[in-house]
Amino acid sequence: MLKSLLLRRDLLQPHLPQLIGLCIRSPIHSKSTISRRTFCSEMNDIIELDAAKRLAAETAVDQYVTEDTKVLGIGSGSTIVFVVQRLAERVWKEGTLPELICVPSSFQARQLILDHNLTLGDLDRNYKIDVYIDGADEVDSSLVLIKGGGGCLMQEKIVASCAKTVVIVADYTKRSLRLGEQWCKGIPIEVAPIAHVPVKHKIEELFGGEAQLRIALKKAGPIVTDNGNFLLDWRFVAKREYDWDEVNKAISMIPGVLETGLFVNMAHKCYFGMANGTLKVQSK
Ligand SMILES: O=C(CO)[C@H](O)[C@H](O)COP(=O)(O)O
Repeated sequence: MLKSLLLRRDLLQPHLPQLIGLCIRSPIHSKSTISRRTFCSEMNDIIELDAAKRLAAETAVDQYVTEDTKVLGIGSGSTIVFVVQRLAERVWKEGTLPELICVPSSFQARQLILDHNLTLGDLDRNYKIDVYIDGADEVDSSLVLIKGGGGCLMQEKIVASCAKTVVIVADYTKRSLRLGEQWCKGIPIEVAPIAHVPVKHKIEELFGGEAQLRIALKKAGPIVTDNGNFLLDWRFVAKREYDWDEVNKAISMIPGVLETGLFVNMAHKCYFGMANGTLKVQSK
């Protein structure tokens, strides 16, 4: 099992940092702290999740990006990498999308577009977007989304708001009946640096829970977004009934709040890649 996993270099390549972490604790290393079984099962989870993301991403591209699609919005995160790879295949190998312009929603998305030699657009010239494809951290049964786990929610929401159709691609770990069932890191909220303390207290007074400043892992101090702002992660009260449209509007009105990671009435369709290799589709 271990040997056959290690031979799948194509699947392992994108996960080298996680693998190195695993190997440090693994049976391959002399100071082993996890069993061979745990190692294989963690590796399998990573591969299974990637297969689910890829399936959702490739299906969305093949069903929603046609020769009539002139401008495509590109979301951010790990699932989007598979979207861009499939687009590049369609443009460069199959030659089916000769005029496609891609509008990025983050620094990462811009880099992906450039790395795959796709045509880079921007909202100044391409403010009418045919289709926007993005990932999500959680999707509830009404297609309300939590986004911004990767910190790109503000540009993502702006680009999504310019699109006729918004398509979400996700793996099975993102699928919920109610928000908070799967994603427990809270709703990301982009704030002006000067306002992070008052905004935190106002959100907690209005809606309970706890809003925490997101701290960087490889830099001292807070994460700074692509727009030069800070992020609060609001862990709401999981058992409380929230009207997400109202919550989103109320939080957006607090001075210093620049955008919330609650996407209400924005997504039209969500493709979920499932653990058993099938696809689930959820529509508005
Ligand atoms: O909102 C996002 C980034 O701000 C991402 O779309 C979201 O975090 C999902 O990412 P992934 O595809 O890596 O699970």
